[in-house]
Amino acid sequence: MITLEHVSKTFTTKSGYVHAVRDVSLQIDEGEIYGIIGFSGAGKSTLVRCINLLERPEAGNVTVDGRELLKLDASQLRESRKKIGMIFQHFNLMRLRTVAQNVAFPLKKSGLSKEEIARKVKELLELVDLSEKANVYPSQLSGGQKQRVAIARALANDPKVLLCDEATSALDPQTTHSILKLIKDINQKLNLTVVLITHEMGVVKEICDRVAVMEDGRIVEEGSIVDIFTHPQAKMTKSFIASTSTTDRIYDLIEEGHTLTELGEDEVIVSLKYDASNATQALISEISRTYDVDCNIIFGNIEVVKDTPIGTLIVVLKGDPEKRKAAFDCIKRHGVETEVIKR
Ligand SMILES: Nc1ncnc2c1ncn2[C@@H]1O[C@H](COP(=O)(O)OP(=O)(O)OP(=O)(O)O)[C@@H](O)[C@H]1O
Repeated sequence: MITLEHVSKTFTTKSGYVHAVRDVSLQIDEGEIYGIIGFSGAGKSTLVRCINLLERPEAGNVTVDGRELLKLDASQLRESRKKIGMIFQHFNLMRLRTVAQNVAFPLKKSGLSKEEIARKVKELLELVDLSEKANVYPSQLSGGQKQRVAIARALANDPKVLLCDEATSALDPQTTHSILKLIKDINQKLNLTVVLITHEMGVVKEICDRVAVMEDGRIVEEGSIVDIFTHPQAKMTKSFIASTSTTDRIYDLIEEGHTLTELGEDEVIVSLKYDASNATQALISEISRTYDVDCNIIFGNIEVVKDTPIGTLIVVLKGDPEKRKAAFDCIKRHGVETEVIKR
């Protein structure tokens, strides 16, 4: 649905050139929810704005729904843009217009009659669960309700793509969850392709099918959300994942010499990473029984990523070295990733 080929965008500022996006190529399939994550300044907003040419890249190709946008004239581009809705962190609603008028705004030149527009607005407000607020003004709404209005407005022209630029960054966690759920619902109901940029791994984890990690204008890693969580490669990705997990705290405790991490002669601290296919519960009792190795869990974290539980356990294994090795081999045979953290 969306193909970016070698897209670059540079800004000229008083202090010189800023290479906001550097040679980015991406393929986003129809109906998927694609996340782009990175710290502030990584180039996410610029990249997503290149998808609807709010920013015009100086190099590369942008193809959306089979049309090469950089080759279109102004009126063709206006038509193509109608099929690309966008929502923003600060909602960008018109404060002097009611909710219904905000949602109706993109339909002004659609050729629809007044009655058809009113029917469409009604349907859209039902979709975002805000029917009872049709005649109020944005200032009378909560942040989450404002974003619902913005979503309804973005959907007015029946777009095929919805671009979400930090759409939940101004919202509290509970409201974030309800907006993400709404985005997921409309993605499924309307087979909408969603591109979502964020600096929060929690957001990506909750709804994205695939994710690209961006740093300094480049994509440093890309893949399915479960792969990225289970086998992150880039340093940046690892640090994003660490931000949503508590198990990395073990390294601080080891450094601080916490009593929890003090080891006897026949003990080691090991991390065990697993997903639903190799859940560890039975495994831990099996290695204790079969290999006579004690397994003491000192930390645990289970993430649910796209409905797949992914867990990390930090355990102290106690037993003589030969038996520990046999237990280790057994754990690995079950597909659980192991790493000795302290010996
Ligand atoms: N219109 C502009 N003029 C000059 N520089 C710009 C412009 N827009 C973005 N930049 C610069 O491009 C780089 C990437 O910015 P961008 O907003 O795309 O990053 P981001 O990852 O979305 O960060 P944030 O979440 O803080 O917006 C930054 O160094 C930014 O200062």
